Amino acid sequence: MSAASDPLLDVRGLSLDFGSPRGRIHALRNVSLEVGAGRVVGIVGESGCGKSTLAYSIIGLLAANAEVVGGEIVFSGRNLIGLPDSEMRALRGREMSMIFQDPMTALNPVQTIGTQMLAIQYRDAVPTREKRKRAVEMLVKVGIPDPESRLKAYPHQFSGGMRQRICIAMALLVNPSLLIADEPTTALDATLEVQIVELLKDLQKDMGCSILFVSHHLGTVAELCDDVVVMYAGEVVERGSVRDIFHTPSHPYTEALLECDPGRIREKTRELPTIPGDVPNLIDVPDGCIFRSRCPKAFDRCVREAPAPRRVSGGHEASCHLLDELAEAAP
Ligand SMILES: Nc1ncnc2c1ncn2[C@@H]1O[C@H](COP(=O)(O)OP(=O)(O)OP(=O)(O)O)[C@@H](O)[C@H]1O
Ligand code: NI
Repeated sequence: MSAASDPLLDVRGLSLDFGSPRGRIHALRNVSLEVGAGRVVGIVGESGCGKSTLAYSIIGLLAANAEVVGGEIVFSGRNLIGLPDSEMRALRGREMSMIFQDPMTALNPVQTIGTQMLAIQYRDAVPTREKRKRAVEMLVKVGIPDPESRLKAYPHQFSGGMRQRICIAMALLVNPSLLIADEPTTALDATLEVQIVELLKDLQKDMGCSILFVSHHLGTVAELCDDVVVMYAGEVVERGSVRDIFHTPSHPYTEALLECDPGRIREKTRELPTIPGDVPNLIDVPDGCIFRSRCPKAFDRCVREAPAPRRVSGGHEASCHLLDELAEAAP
């Protein structure tokens, strides 16, 4: 049993490799993060930094060539690493659910929405008419007009935005304590993105679940999240509250991401961050700081030694040697 103050989700030092013909890809290295009950936590970072891998490892939907090589994923006081498939499946049907970038990942194209929304409630020992009622109520909550008759429609009969709303409804029908969202708005245009984010915000308040929200869009994260985890090349380089990350970014990578996003906090931007240089090879991970080859502030120590997470303030921490230098330079 966990104490009341323990976070709902506590990822501790998670390391994960993918097997590949060219060697092992060290896709996650010593990743730690916490999601408190009722908190909305954003994961940001460029493409290929391991955001989806982290999300999938938590919900237990990793590719067959993935291997967890270290660490723990503690959810409601229980380590999920090594849990039998049947238990993970039960967990996904009750305590955790996920929404994806492409709603068709989650929807079956040859079944009606109604059939799928009833099927997802298979664990609940209530009559079908009750399940149908719940499905209708959930469609109302996510803003699907005329839900009764829409239950008879197939996924292709909805627009992309409506399909994502349906996926949200399905994910929330299991009444999860943790909803994982992997770039759920990336495939949508800016107006629809705003609508979906507003919807998630309202539903989160209404249902009280925690959300782990993976996104490229810093503006969206600022809008929706309480806390932010910044990932670079398979590592967490900084984490803190939205305020910490957007007002006092303390890792040069976070600063670079913010500079690439002219919208900063208020305005929405569709631009993906472009920082000069490339994410390092994850097969032969270089020594020293993982960001040093692209860091405008790198110095000799960054080549020799990988920085450990250092506390900036409260729950705000960053892995950068500059924080030590600043502390030493301070009077
Ligand atoms: N099944 C797999 N086999 C081998 N390598 C993989 C596999 N899945 C992901 N990777 C690699 O792991 C790294 C992290 O990928 P991941 O998809 O988690 O990144 P991401 O941050 O979600 O990127 P994006 O923003 O593009 O979705 C990348 O180098 C990717 O190529
Ligand atoms: Ni991804």
